[in-house]
Amino acid sequence: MSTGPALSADRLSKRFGGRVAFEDVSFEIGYGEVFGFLGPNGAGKTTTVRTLGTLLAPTSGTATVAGLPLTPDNGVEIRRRISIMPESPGLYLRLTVLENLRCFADLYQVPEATNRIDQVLGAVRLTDRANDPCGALSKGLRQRVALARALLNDPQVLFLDEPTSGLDPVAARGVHDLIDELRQRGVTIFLTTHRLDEAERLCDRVAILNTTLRTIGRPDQLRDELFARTLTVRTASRLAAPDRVFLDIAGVTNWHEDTPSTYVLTVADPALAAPAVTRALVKADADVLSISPSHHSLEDVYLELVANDVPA
Ligand SMILES: Nc1ncnc2c1ncn2[C@@H]1O[C@H](COP(=O)(O)OP(=O)(O)OP(=O)(O)O)[C@@H](O)[C@H]1O
Repeated sequence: MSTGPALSADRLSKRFGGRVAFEDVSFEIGYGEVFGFLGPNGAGKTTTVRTLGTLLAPTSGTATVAGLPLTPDNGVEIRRRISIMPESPGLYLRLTVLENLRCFADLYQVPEATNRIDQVLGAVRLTDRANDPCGALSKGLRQRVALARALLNDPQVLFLDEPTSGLDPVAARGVHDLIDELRQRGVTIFLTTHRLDEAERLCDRVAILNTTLRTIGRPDQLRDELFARTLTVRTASRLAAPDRVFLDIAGVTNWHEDTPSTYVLTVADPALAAPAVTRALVKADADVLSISPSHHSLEDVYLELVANDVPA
């Protein structure tokens, strides 16, 4: 396997006539990384996947996919190394799971197809449903057949476009477990999703797109960049002189009263500040109900970045 990035884009843009689908997008993704690609409806996520997947030509910019420059000449070899699982599975509903996989294995000219089909059926835990018609399967199971189909060519890079859209929590968890297993086998995964909990749980890094890239990084890093670290203190009754209690504590740089008797303290390091805050509150005779570090989720980061954007 090559040592460069598994996927990269440099100032990549795609326009349809006058309409900009995405613009000036740059990133690098390493082999084995699970990369989340988030953004509102119409942000350009699917178009980015289709462009990197060689289905659409970029309007400008450059990219590498599975280690190869994204050029028309490399299209066949890139498609050999990658797979795209689109949002709707695109299966023949009257054919069985096995017949579907045989059909696509023929189409992709998969070597030793029978063995490979057995492997992918096992990987998505559908061996015992191989002879069921796809039309008789639940949406969650069909999604697993689609994943099996995407794995037929043993891709280095797998694009998953909203793989859990419309699935119930148990079926979605099944797909998450499969993604975890693929990551452990070193497959690079480019995952578009609207589910921020899913991205937070599965992804090493995420990018937030709204036509242009708004941010990129590890979920915890993005939280730290966007939100001050705070401790929330709740007391049974309001403090008589909160300024005196809080501003004498080393590590507390600011405070405000959020709701009556709930104080939010800006701190450099919540773990270091919490014991000192506890001591100061005890000294001030406060009836402390709780002291807890703030928790900002990836959803908070997302909303902070895109909630005020003009809709695409
Ligand atoms: N073939 C096309 N021709 C013209 N415009 C297109 C085409 N495909 C996509 N677009 C436009 O490009 C923009 C980005 O669409 P895209 O489907 O990539 O967004 P998305 O982020 O995947 O959205 P969603 O989350 O709703 O799936 C939209 O304005 C869309 O209308």
